[in-house]
Amino acid sequence: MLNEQLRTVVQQMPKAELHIHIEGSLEPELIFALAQRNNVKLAYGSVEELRAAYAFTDLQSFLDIYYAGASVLLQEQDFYDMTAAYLKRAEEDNVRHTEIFFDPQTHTARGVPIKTVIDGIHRACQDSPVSATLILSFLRHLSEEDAFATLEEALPYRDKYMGIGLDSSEVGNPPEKFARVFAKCRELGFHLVAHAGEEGPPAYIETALDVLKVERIDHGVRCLEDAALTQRLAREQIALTVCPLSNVKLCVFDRMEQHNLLELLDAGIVATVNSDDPAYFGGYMNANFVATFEALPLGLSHAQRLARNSFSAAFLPAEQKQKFLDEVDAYFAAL
Ligand SMILES: Nc1ncnc2[nH]cnc12
Ligand SMILES: [Zn+2]
Repeated sequence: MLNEQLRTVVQQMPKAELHIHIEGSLEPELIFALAQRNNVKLAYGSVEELRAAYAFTDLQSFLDIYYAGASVLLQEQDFYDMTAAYLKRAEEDNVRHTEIFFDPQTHTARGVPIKTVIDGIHRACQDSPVSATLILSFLRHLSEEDAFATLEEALPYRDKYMGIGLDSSEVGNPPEKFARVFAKCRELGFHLVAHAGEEGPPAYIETALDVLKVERIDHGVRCLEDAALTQRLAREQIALTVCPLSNVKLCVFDRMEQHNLLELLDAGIVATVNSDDPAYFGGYMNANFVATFEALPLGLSHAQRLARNSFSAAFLPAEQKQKFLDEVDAYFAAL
């Protein structure tokens, strides 16, 4: 049992979220409301029926439902409403800063202009008291050519996102498939991240680092299968944006008690806790912290370390980062 003090601490401590897909924050109620507003026909008759379908066996079984859910997003206001709802939940969980993924290809493939997507999400970020920035993520099941075309369409709005990511079906779509487009994004000065080692092998983490030259790894939990890679991640202080509830929902680990977050921390890795797709996986940031601290022998010092890691690994100017780190330390010093 998680003691009450520790539960309160992980809920109240200031934190950053570094791995959230905004389309994965679309709650079933909002999916149905937007479907009605936009006259989109859904394959499910009710909110309950849709929620009942959230029983995933692996990443692909989730992605199929996740892309179907995103089909209700058509107008700029839809993207605004989705993002505003997420930011409100993040604020309630004492998230001070968030770096939000969006998947433009999911929308442009349906004829939604990229400007509509970016403007709606970005406007909600500007209206929130939470510090929020955006990471444009390429879908790795599509071609590199498609990623290049998406980059070109998105470049007129480059002041509205600061990073580039890589997500969707991992196995069979290794990072090196996107070597040239990531090189271009690097030249353009974007921060770079990639999902790797979620379902895919440790070798994908290595090529994300060595070929794509990413600064953080999203998930990365399979790194522990390779001792040399684990040591490298610790030595080079490459952060992993770990998503505990996601990993259990997508059967990366059978039960939270088997999650390797503590082993990652013990290996000296800059691990962080994040929600990934909170509407699909059973909770936002605090639900992830509570579930993890309930299942694993983690204490106050781990809570402080995870809060600090979340800001250390953020793509923030040094001064702003230090201000957040000081806020974390002040919170723990006052306990
Ligand atoms: N957990 C995940 N892995 C890969 N792609 C995703 N897109 C949304 N969530 C994802
Ligand atoms: Zn993800």
